[in-house]
Amino acid sequence: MNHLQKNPARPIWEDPDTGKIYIIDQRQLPHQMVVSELADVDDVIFAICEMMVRGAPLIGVTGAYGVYLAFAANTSDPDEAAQQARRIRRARPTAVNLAWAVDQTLEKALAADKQDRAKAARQHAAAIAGLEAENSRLIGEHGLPLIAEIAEKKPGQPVNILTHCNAGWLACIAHGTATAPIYQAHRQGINVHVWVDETRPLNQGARLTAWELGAAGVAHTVITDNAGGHLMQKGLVDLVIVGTDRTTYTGDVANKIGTYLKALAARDNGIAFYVALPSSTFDWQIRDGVGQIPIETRDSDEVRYMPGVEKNKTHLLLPEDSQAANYAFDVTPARLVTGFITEKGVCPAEETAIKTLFQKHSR
Ligand SMILES: CSC[C@@H](O)[C@@H](O)C(=O)COP(=O)(O)O
Repeated sequence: MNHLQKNPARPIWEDPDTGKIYIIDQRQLPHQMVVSELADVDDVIFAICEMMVRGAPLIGVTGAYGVYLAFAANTSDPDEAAQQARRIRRARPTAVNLAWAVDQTLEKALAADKQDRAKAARQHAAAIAGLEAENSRLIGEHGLPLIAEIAEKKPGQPVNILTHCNAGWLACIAHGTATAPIYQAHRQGINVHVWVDETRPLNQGARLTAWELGAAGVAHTVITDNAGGHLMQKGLVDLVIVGTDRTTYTGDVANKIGTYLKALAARDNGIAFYVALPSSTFDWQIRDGVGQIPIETRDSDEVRYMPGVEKNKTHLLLPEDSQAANYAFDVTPARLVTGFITEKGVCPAEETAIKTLFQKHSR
């Protein structure tokens, strides 16, 4: 059975026989491969909130399947399904992919005949998953020359790429965004080495990116979140590539907390700082990223406690009565971004260039 497979190729999938939806529970990686079924909308919301699934494209696809599950449970009541879709949309605030995917899946379903709405939603969720996989593949193709160019200039030496959080296939559907050019370069025989920021407090870099890169045979080293600036000063970083959860049409980039500091350090050291993203991560409504992108704040216990290897075991890091704050994302202003690697090609972080690439009209 599909859901019992030991190493799923995707972080979310449908069982073709039963139509059931399964995910990898990413909270358990790298220590255990646990697969969970999403049986209803509450499961979907829980999985997104608790970060069983995470990463902007993946939470979009998960939200779209949530709309399918809403219709499957309420075929006769489209208003109830629409209400459930609104709940899913609110599960996490920063990644724009969630609202993007939920809204269009709802629209597709409501355009179908009453009895076909669940089927239409399910088909559209699958279509979004396919689209995101293909977009990631294209991001890999368009990003590859950036790495190849550096490799040509340092024959016999590795191209050192720093990344933050997990913008790999676990966060998307396949290939990843930031990792797609890295996987492409590795497959082409280019000597790449990745500095993996551990990404406190949930350690998506240490747990997930390191696991992914290791499985693909890509050389990598996990570093503490604050090591990047030092490595850049020592000439040990050639290129930074990160993902994003929401990027404004003016080029401001929301990504995992700490990304902004990496961009500042890269600028100070004359190192290219690229952001890889599919078009679903652009927000075409927001001009000012710092002022307008909603930044998720999560439970402070994620900062206070360090998860252990054993399930449900955590270790208190702080004095018992110290307060903690858990800002999950920050915004890197466009001026610090060298360029975007997208499915349509590479472009500067600038409104006209972005709109030209995506053929959006000026507002
Ligand atoms: C291709 S994923 C890009 C981003 O979603 C990723 O870099 C990130 O910040 C994920 O944050 P997370 O809180 O783990 O969902």
